[in-house]
Amino acid sequence: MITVAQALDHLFALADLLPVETVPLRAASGRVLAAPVTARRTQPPFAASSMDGYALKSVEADLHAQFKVVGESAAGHRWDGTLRAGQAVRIFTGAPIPEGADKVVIQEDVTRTGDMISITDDPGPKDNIRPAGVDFSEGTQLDAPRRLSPGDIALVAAMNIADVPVRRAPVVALISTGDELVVPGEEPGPDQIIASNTYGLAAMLERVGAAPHILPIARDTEASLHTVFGLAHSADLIVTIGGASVGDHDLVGRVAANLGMDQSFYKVAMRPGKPLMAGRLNGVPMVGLPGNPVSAMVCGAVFLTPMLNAMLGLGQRPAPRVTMPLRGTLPHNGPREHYMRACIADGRVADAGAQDSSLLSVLARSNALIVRPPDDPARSDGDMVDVVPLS
Ligand SMILES: Nc1nc2c(c(=O)[nH]1)N[C@H]1C(S)=C(S)[C@@H](COP(=O)(O)OP(=O)(O)OC[C@H]3O[C@@H](n4cnc5c(N)ncnc54)[C@H](O)[C@@H]3O)O[C@H]1N2
Ligand code: MOO
Repeated sequence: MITVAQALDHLFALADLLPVETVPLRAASGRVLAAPVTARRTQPPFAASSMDGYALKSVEADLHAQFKVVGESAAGHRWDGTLRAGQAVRIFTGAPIPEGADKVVIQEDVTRTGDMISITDDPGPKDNIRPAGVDFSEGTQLDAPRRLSPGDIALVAAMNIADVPVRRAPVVALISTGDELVVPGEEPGPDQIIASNTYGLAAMLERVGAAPHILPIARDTEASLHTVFGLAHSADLIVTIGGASVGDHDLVGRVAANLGMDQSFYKVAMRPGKPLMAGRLNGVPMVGLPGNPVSAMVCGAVFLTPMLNAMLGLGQRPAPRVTMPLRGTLPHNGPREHYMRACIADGRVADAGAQDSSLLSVLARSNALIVRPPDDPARSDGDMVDVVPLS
């Protein structure tokens, strides 16, 4: 059996870089910027007041000094004149600073009578002015690749960029397999359960900017699997769930082989997730996940997410890990790398309880996976362990 790291390398080799498309900014949140974008303007484009108050000359801004108010500068409506000695301009936040002024005294420090103001509180040394270009200048670049955050979207909007180049969202065909499965909301027969994996995986993959399509459930016949594979041919990635093990009804490997799959590997020394397979099916990368619900979700976090990030141009990196102290103890680990469902709280991580790979209730209350190397010795309270945070 290959290691998790070897399996990831095989998956990265299958991860074709997606083409670039241009989308309106409103559709760009969470998408991966494919090329740097360049600011089309300077922000702010003029020296602007950061407060409501009075613009005047700083050399005159003494306590009890008096000024004549000669005009008003509001956001969107500048005062066009040039300020002279003894003059002030009423000014509001965001408004252009008039020629001749180099300080804004906030209105709380001023008393006004008619057209006259006097400084009645120490205005302090701050000029309350945002210089032109203090945020960014025309020509400033936002680097790529990056997944566009809400803050990035606001910045790109301020740069007056209406459309951005992003990697096309990878279409992922999600195929559940098994006679025992029905979709949520359907009435299951006495021997049936609900197909949960496709739903959990779709939610996970959407978070990295993929476009998951849940295909009809394939039944445990070669004909049914053929039919559903046929629906997936235009996907960027085909993901099957279940039917990967050695049982008489585990047909995914056989049907994929009949359809000409070029297999990269089958079985990984990990727990859960051992019967993982991958390859290329008529040119399309395909990953066959184990059916146990937690196995499928752990493989989603450990393999599919890094693979999709690679397809989106974000580089070939495993799921990010941190090291932190263990709360409680852990027994000696077996020969497979173990991804234990776990909870991070108060800077420490504890296993989340029973580790059977069918237990979605345990997964749902976990926010991390403790990663145990093969044959890791028993661990004590306070030992440092590797952790993959789950978002
Ligand atoms: N003799 C052996 N038996 C098994 C081995 C083994 O090495 N030797 N490996 C075990 C491990 S580990 C796993 S993981 C499972 C993987 O089996 P399959 O990938 O063939 O999955 P299924 O048998 O189809 O299903 C397993 C389990 O998961 C449920 N399931 C399947 N699909 C879904 C879905 N979309 N949503 C929710 N639940 C699903 C299914 O009903 C089964 O209960 O094999 C072990 N056996
Ligand atoms: O690998 Mo199975 O995924 O241990 O439950």
